[in-house]
Amino acid sequence: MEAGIVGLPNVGKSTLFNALTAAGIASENFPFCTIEPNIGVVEVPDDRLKTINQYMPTEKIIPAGLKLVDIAGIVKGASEGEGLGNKFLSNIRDVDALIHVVRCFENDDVIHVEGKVDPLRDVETIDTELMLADLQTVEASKDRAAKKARAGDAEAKRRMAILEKCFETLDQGKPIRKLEFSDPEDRKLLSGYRFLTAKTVLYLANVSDDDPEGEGPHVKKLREQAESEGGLVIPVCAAIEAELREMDEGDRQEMLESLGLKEPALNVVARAAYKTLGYHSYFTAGPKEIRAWTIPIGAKAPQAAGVIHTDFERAFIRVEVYSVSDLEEFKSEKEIRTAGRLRVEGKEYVMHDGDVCHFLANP
Ligand SMILES: Nc1ncnc2c1ncn2[C@@H]1O[C@H](COP(=O)(O)OP(=O)(O)OP(=O)(O)O)[C@@H](O)[C@H]1O
Ligand SMILES: [Mg+2]
Repeated sequence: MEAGIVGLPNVGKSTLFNALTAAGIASENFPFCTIEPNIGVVEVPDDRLKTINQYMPTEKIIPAGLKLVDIAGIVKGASEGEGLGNKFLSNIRDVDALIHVVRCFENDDVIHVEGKVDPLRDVETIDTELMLADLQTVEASKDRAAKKARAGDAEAKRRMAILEKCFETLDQGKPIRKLEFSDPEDRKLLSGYRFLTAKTVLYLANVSDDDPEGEGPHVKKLREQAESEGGLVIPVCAAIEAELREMDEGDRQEMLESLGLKEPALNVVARAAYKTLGYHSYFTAGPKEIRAWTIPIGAKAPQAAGVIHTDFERAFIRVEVYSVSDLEEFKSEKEIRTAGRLRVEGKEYVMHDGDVCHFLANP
């Protein structure tokens, strides 16, 4: 699972990326500090891993990971090559979702490329650039599909129809994610284009350190707008998170308490990203490792096996499943089995969040 961080220059993307990933990359008070994309992995905190470990000693615990790509700031005209242009938009083509960092903190010392803090205008600027970039992709792809369609290619005709709908949607100033195709074949062709505005967006409101919960007017406006479209806004103070990251556990707890926060925003962000993106986890557990794996909600058992190893999907035979609460009740896998609570499921089994699994596959 991968998410790309987008936003205007100098809004706090790299600060946030650092706080989340502890990567220690450059974040400075000047626009376009970042040029080449930075890649890091955030561990998705999950208390159930510890619960499993209470009943099962193991050598290591491996949480699920969310891969983050921090790119250069996007400015008006980026899709036409302005700023650092189209090149870095291509750095986020392949991610599954976007984390859109929006500046909501007032601070005269930190340059705003448009001169003034205005979250709704900033969101619109970025959205417009992403839509324009997609429009270019649509036009180039339409030309290609048209040529093939004229040569009698049936799939190309289908592509033409999809691209036409994408064009209309973008032309009305709407993102491609608003488009719905009922036919799974259409959906598959559409997703192959990796359109930027087809990706799910999670908004991170970068707030000032005197308003860590984002109760000020900037966040309020952003939230109203995002929620009216089914989006989610999470307030984070990137500056605080960066400090928290540097501290040891004791100091961190003290600082969190003094700010009235329950946990670092990283935990909240990781969980929200999971949820907005439609993912959940299952576990594998044994004496070597206890590990969380990420799967799309609705994934069936073979697809889940395929996350461990691509060959497992094809070679899947069956899966033995129990839940973390079964483990809490019966204290060991052996007792779960004896009590007849270990379930054996086949190819059509739809995975549940928190399933603990043993996959059986053809060698
Ligand atoms: N919540 C905040 N409050 C105050 N200052 C902040 C906050 N978040 C970030 N900053 C400051 O804003 C400046 C820009 O941050 P950063 O380099 O992370 O931005 P960026 O979005 O990655 O920029 P670029 O697009 O140029 O790479 C830094 O000086 C950083 O310390
Ligand atoms: Mg940066």
